Amino acid sequence: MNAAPSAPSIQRLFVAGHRGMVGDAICRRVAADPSIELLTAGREVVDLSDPQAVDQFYADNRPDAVVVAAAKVGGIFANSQYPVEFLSENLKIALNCVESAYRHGVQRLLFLGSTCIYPRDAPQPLVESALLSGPLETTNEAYAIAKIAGLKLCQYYRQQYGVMFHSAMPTNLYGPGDNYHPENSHVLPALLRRFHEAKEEGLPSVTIWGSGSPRREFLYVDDLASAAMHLLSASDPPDWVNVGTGEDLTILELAEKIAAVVGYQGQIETDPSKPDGTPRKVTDVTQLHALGWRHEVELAQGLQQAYASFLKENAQSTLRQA
Ligand SMILES: NC(=O)C1=CN([C@@H]2O[C@H](COP(=O)(O)OP(=O)(O)OC[C@H]3O[C@@H](n4cnc5c(N)ncnc54)[C@H](OP(=O)(O)O)[C@@H]3O)[C@@H](O)[C@H]2O)C=CC1
Ligand SMILES: C[C@H]1O[C@H](OP(=O)(O)OP(=O)(O)OC[C@H]2O[C@@H](n3cnc4c(=O)[nH]c(N)nc43)[C@H](O)[C@@H]2O)[C@@H](O)[C@@H](O)C1=O
Repeated sequence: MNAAPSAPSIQRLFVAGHRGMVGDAICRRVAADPSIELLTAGREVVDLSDPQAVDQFYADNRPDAVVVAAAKVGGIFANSQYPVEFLSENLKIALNCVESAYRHGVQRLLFLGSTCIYPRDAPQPLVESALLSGPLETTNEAYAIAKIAGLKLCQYYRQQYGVMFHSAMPTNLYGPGDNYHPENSHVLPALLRRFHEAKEEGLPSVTIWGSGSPRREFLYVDDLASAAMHLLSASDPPDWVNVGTGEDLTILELAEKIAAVVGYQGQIETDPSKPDGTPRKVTDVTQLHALGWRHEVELAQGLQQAYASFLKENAQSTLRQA
């Protein structure tokens, strides 16, 4: 498993969103391969929502491959609060990155979506063919619509113009460089921080949002980076493919594991006034495994590594402020 398939070689790879958790993990991985030249540009250099700026970047830098790992990203609260930005910014980023790639002769493009593209009540585990088979989960509908537009744009470019533009649908991710913001983050980094602070402050209990019963799947971000490079090398990848472990647990079970990793021994309480979101999200990874890739980092190990990263970033005061 995970040996790179025979594939067209990549020489100049543009990682859009290289300072994010995923983009940074991809850069760390690619840095070990001297045959690939990494191209990056922070938001202050190229605002990916600006079509002229993106086009100029492609014209000046001539990438032959692109990973679109830039997006407006957040957890259930941020997605519910800011649907305008989640739809509008993500549509613009997808459109600009993909259209300019075609205009400037990019050979290979991987667009990152998310498993929230699947209908809220789709049968579990989620198969790729469940796309557009039912209504979306309302808490992340805006984000999901932008991601569906992005993956469809790639599919249509491939179909109509014969370019190898395709997509990966990652499950919930975590790891170094995550967003630990108390409100805007995803559940795993939010709880790592909350349990850590509760331990430091000697608090008797920690409250998790919702009922604790929704089920989620978590993939360590370095595994996602490995899968992304694997897919970029595949000779005939599917238009979109799930990237996950195929294993899930309840949010309460996750909280208990995080408390153990952090060393917090107080009570865990739930707050049913907060939304649960999708009742269950676990990927069918049959297609991914058939492509020769499987995850390597199990949740127990990943949580230890993620907590170590959190402690380091916290000590260095590099935690994100938004
Ligand atoms: N995290 C997760 O659990 C999951 C993530 N994904 C997908 O993976 C990809 C990466 O996510 P992740 O790394 O977690 O997200 P992050 O928020 O960590 O990183 C996103 C990056 O995109 C950049 N960015 C956003 N908007 C712009 C813009 N207009 N111009 C330039 N850069 C921009 C951000 O820059 P800046 O630092 O300046 O804000 C940031 O570096 C996204 O497509 C996301 O949808 C999919 C499933 C789950
Ligand atoms: C990756 C995916 O992530 C988002 O979907 P989500 O999986 O629902 O996101 P989440 O990680 O924020 O929550 C997961 C579950 O966990 C519960 N929960 C408990 N306590 C906290 C808590 O403290 N913070 C958060 N955020 N959630 C909590 C929370 O109530 C929910 O039941 C999409 O919007 C979209 O961005 C997307 O694609």
